[in-house]
Amino acid sequence: MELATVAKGKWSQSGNVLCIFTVHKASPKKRSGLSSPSCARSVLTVCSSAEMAGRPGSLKVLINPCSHRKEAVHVYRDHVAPLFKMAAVQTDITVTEKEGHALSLITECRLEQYDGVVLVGGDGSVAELCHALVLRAQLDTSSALDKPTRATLPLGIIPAGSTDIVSCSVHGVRDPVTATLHIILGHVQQVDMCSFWSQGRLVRYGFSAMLGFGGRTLACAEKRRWMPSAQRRDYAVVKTLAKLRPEDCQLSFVKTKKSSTDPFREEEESWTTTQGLYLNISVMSIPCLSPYTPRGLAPNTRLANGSAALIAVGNTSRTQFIKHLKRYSAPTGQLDFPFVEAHTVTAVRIRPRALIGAEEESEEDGSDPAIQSETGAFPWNMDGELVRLGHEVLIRVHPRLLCLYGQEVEQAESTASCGCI
Ligand SMILES: Nc1ncnc2c1ncn2[C@@H]1O[C@H](COP(=O)(O)OP(=O)(O)OP(=O)(O)O)[C@@H](O)[C@H]1O
Repeated sequence: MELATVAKGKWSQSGNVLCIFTVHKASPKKRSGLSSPSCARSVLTVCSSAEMAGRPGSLKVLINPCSHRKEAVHVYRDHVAPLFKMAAVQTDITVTEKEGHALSLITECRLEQYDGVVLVGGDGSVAELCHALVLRAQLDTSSALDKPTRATLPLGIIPAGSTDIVSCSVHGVRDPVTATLHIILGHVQQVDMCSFWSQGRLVRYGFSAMLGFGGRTLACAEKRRWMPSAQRRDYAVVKTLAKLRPEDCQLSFVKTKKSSTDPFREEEESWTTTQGLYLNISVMSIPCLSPYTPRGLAPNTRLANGSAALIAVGNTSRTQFIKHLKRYSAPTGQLDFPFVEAHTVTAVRIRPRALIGAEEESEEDGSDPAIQSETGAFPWNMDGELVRLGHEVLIRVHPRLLCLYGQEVEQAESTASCGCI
């Protein structure tokens, strides 16, 4: 279906543009094809004739040249820059030089000259930038780290990674033109975020954390950075499945109160604690859609419902666990297994049992168990980044902490399948 034709068809007398729906439907199976500036020109021509509030005039653009297949610069130049030019959006571009560059830039630059920030990169870069935007708001307002202030500028994500979970969660597709049109049209979606804590210290702000299978798979993949990403992911999944073992954990959580979506208030918190063997525990403040998991890794949460999904997969056979993993590509029933526990929560505390003795000892003699023993650190997958932590982890949900260009979507376009299981 031609994008131009549909866009005209959806233009209403009242001036409401419904072309984001249009773009989603007409998106190509691959990044090329319809993802060309010429296809989007008529959408922009129609839209630019209308006065629309919230359209950005000036953007700070960050490009990670090393993301995935090192295509980010080309993606920007070929698919994004021409559209910004057509829409008369001013851009100030930085190509990042190393890990941490985006974080230092955002915490130091004069943000008030921009209407939004745009990132071209994968989930690792997205995580760094989201953390940076919240941290910057924190610094500007001198607010406490556990009561973070909302980021002042919205973030637009042009997908150029291998999975692009955050981008998919607000666009439904991994398509640079769709992402760019959302930015140009000023479609802004609030999203909940989490803060991750260890030993009273902030680890980072982000959207998701996994311990167990998710953490170990990532640790295994990170050792093989030289492999192409799809092959690396498949290898790591198979290898971790072969060595599948549960973690003995103390899991505590605060269930969401139905009536309130306000940030947590300590006096109202009521913690539930369980103890058991878990193959995987994930906490996700957004649904985490991707082409591999069209309904998301957390189909039981929304982008801005003020809570996170806690999904704890108890000990079971390898066959049952694989069945559960495969169900993520199905339209329904992802969590319908007797060994899967799902809750809607505002806070979670996870304490692997192996740490309990060591932590109690260190409390007594003042030493650090993570330094004492390398094996005391557990691999966590935090927004696709490997973080090793040797202590209990506390996760708190912060409602609508950040705005992303895009909108809530029910499901992602499924263009890929994991052939390894
Ligand atoms: N010039 C650079 N060289 C090396 N690393 C960089 C550079 N610029 C940014 N980074 C870092 O690269 C890391 C990974 O980036 P990104 O997620 O975009 O790519 P990826 O890991 O290949 O993609 P995916 O996470 O989808 O697999 C980020 O943590 C970011 O800080």
